Amino acid sequence: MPAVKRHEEMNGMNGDINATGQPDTPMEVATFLLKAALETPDSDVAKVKEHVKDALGIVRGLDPYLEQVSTPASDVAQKIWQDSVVHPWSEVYMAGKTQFKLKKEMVTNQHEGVVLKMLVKLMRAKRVLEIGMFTGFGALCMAEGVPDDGQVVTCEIEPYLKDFVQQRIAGSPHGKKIRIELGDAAKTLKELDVSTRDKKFDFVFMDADKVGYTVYWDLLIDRDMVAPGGVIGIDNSLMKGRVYSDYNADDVGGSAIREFNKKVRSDPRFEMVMLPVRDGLTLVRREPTELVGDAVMQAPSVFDRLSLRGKVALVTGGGQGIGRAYAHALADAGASVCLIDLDGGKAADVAGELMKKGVGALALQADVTKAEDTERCIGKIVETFGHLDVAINNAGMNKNSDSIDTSREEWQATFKLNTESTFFWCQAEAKQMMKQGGGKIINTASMAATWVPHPQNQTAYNASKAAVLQLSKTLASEWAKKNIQVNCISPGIVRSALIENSEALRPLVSLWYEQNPQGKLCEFTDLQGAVLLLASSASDHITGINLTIDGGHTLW
Ligand SMILES: C[S@@+](CC[C@H](N)C(=O)[O-])C[C@H]1O[C@@H](n2cnc3c(N)ncnc32)[C@H](O)[C@@H]1O
Repeated sequence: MPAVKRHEEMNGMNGDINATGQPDTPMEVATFLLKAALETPDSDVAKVKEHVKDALGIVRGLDPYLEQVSTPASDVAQKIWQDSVVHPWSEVYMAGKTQFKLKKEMVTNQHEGVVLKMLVKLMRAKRVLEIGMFTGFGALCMAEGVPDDGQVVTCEIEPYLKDFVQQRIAGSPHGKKIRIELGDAAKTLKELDVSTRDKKFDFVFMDADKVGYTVYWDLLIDRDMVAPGGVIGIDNSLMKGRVYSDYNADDVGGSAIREFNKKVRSDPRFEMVMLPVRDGLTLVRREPTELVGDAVMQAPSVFDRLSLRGKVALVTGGGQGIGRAYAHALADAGASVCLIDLDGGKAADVAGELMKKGVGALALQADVTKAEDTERCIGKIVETFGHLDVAINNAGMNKNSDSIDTSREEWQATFKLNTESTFFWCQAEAKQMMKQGGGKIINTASMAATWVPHPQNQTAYNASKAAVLQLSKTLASEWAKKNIQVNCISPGIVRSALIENSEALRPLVSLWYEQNPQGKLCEFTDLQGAVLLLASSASDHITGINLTIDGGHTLW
């Protein structure tokens, strides 16, 4: 049967011609040299050889160079790769230990392994499916890219390979993330439980028998096995050039992949790009389904609504403790954050931490009880970032005293910081937010605003925080039509250095544990989900509430 003339099907596309008319890529230069060799008179064998030699240098140097300039695979992965290429596969087959004649070329090359790892990381993939595991090189590379609670499920038909892989991945801390499913991949794909979102796969790497690709593809799509936004990576999609050239064009694998590539390309539900990584790696993504229906169907994903990308936030008392934890939560969600603290050094330290997360951060030293500092800080934020979307008024103090002894100084200082400054910061923030069409204000109150902590006595604190609740509700009501939501977070007793370093409070800690239904105190990180919710557009209809986060402390 005559070979199919692939180039005739390619609308005259020719690798040696580009828009500039000059060879511009390694492949074009190699093509140019080979064409020159073909056009050289037969008599000039030396010239022909020179052109071929130059072309050879370009072509065969490519993959090693890609490997050389990329971060190498991990030591354990490299060892697996080495073992794969020296293993006596023919002897193993002759001894009847494998049903197919496995060969060293089946292993993914090292460059593709690190490309897979990078892809998995970029996608933040948690669940990966590999169809065709062989010696587990690709599986381990991908396992290194998923988080600790991620998983790589691999399908493999050869029982011999299960032991081979398990022995070797045991040496890697990522080996535990690999689950091997033995059997025909088509059967495994039919049986895998993908009934819920968390069981679907974020990335699928298809690399088993090429004739089976269509079957695997249909199962992946028909069973809805890929998570929304997930990607299917198809290996060997160039099939040694057979899919587009006349060289061995009627080979079974080549024909299968050529037809498969056409099938996927012609399906408008998918977006695909083929990358010339090793033997061709095609990435396929399902176009998002157009959502029709009511407001619930059409709403952006709630994860997107929790994002704070492009938002600017301030946190008073942001240099440590609760404020620092809030600032990190806002930064994790993508906001630029201004840390305001009496201790400018601490604010600067936290700003440094946030910048390492890749967000904008600004540290300002300020005494929040001073009107001029309030004005200065808001002005500086707007000057630096252009707007202010989220304000967390968190600076506060707590002094313990029996009411019978509480001094005027303690009372006034507590109210000045906890209540008065909270109000005037809200006022200054709202002025800016009104100019912008809205914003979010979150005030740190306390479970002590509604409940009397004991046995410690702290009347001024409790009363000052109760006032914060009422002022927040009032502002929420006054500014509701201005699209400013004002809410409170009321932490329970927070485990902190402040408590642990206080001689007076340390003896009370065990009592507080007993008072708490969960038997725990509040950790800074326990407060982060609440601040993200109240700072984001996911809470646009929430205003005037007090979210108590105390592990049930106030239930008893
Ligand atoms: C190209 S190798 C896979 C290479 C591997 N992904 C890597 O990273 O090195 C193909 C593998 O698919 C397996 N395989 C072939 N047909 C299969 C099938 N029907 N079901 C499951 N595995 C199959 C072969 O035994 C072989 O180990």
